[in-house]
Amino acid sequence: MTTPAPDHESTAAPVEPHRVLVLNSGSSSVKYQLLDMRDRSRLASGLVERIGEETSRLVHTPMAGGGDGPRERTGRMADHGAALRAAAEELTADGLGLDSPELAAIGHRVVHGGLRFTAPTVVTDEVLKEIERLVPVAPLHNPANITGIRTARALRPDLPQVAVFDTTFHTTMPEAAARYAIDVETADAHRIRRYGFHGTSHAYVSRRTAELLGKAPEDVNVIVLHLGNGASASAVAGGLCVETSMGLTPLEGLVMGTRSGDIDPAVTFHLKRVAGMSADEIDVLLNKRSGLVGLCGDNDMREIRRRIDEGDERAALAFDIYIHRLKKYIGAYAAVLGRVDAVAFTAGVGENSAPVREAAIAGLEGFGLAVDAGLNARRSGEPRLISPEHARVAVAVVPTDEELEIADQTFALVAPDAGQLDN
Ligand SMILES: Nc1ncnc2c1ncn2[C@@H]1O[C@H](COP(=O)(O)OP(=O)(O)O)[C@@H](O)[C@H]1O
Ligand SMILES: CC(=O)OP(=O)(O)O
Ligand SMILES: [Mg+2]
Repeated sequence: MTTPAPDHESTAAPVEPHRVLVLNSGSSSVKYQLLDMRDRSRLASGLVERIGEETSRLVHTPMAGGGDGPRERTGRMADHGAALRAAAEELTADGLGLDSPELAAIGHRVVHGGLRFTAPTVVTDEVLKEIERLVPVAPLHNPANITGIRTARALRPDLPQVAVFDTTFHTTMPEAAARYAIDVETADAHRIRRYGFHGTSHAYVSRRTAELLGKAPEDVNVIVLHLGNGASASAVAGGLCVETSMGLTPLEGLVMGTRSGDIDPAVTFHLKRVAGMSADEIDVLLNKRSGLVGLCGDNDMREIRRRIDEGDERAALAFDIYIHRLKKYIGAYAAVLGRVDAVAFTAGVGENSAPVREAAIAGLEGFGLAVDAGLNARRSGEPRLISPEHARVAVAVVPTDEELEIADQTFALVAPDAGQLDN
C-alpha cells in the first residue's frame, strides 16, 4: 500500500506523474513554478534574484495545503545551480520535493534554439551541446539555462528535462522578415538571421488576447508588446508570428532596461576604430550599459517615473526615447499586418505602467488606436481592455505566463496521452 502524500487530496489508486516543475533562468535570476497538470494549478512558485552577489534572495511561495505565506532566504547563492538547489529544498519543506514520483518532467526556458530547435525538445547530451554552441548568440541567457538544466539533471537523473525555446514561436516568420540584407553566403555560413525571442510569451499573450476578444486565434491579428527588462514586439497574424523586433540576438529592436535595441551597425565600427574599444567592450556597452540605464542611470520604470515626477530631465528624455521607439514599431507592425485587431501590452512594464501604455498609444487615433484613461489606470491581474468601448482596434493589457506555457508544452511532450486539458 502506498500512502498518499500528506496535505494533498487523497486518492486510492496510484496516480500517473502529473506535476511539472518549470525553470525560467534569466541572466541573474531564476523564476520557478511547480504545477499540477491535471488542472494546471500552481502548487508553489518562487524567484531567486541577484544570483552571484552577496545579497542573493530567494522568495518561495507555497500555494497548496497551508496558509503560510511566502518564505524568504537571503545570502550569497553563487550561481544558478546553487539557486536551484535552494529552491529544491524549499519545495521539499512543503512536501513537494523533486524526489516525488508525481513529478513528470522539468521544463526549462531556453532562450536561443538557433535553426535546429523548432519545437520543445527532450534534453540529451547532444541537445545540451547544441544549446552550448549557441552561447555566443545569447551570452546573457543560454549559460544560465544550461546551468539550470545540468543541476536539475543531477537532482533527478531519471526524469525528462524538456527545453522550451524562446525562438520557436518565431520560426513561422517569412524569409522576407527573417533575413538580413547582407551577403547570402556569409549569412548562411554563419547562420546569421533574425530568430526573435520571448516566443513563449508572444504565443501565450496573442492567444489570450484572441480569447479576450471572444475570437479564435486564427481570426485575429495582434501586435504584442512584451515590455520587461528585455523587451520585444511581435506581429501575429491569425495565430502565427510574421515579424518580431529581436534578431540574431536579443539586442535588436526596442529600447530595453540595459540594451540599446536598434542601432546603426556602423556605430560599432566607430567605437572600435575611433574610441579604441574591443568587441567584448562594445558587447558589454550595448547589452548592459545602454537602453534606459545608459540614458538615465536607471532601468526600473517605476524609478524613472518617480524621477520624471520630480522634474528630472534625463529621466524624461530616456522615457521619450523609449516611447518613440515603441510607437515606431506599432506603426511598422500595423503596416506589416495590414489589419490590426488588437495591441496587447504585457510583461513587467507593459502590465504595470499606465503612463507607458498611455504615451505609446497617444496620437495613434489615425490607426484606430486609443486608450481610455479610467480603464488604463485600473489595476488587475486579469486580461482586460483599456480602449474606449467602440474603438476600431482593441488595446489590451494581458498578463503573460511564460511558466504556464512552458509547463503546457513540456507536459504535452512527455505525457501526450494525458488527454486534452481544458484550455
Ligand atoms: N509597478 C510597476 N510599474 C512600472 N514598471 C514596473 C512595475 N513593476 C515592474 N516594472 C518594470 O518591469 C521590469 C521587470 O519586468 P519583467 O517582465 O519581470 O522582466 P524580466 O523577466 O526581463 O526580468 C522592471 O525592471 C520594471 O521596469
Ligand atoms: C530574450 C530576453 O531578452 O529575455 P529577458 O527579457 O528574460 O532578458
Ligand atoms: Mg522576462
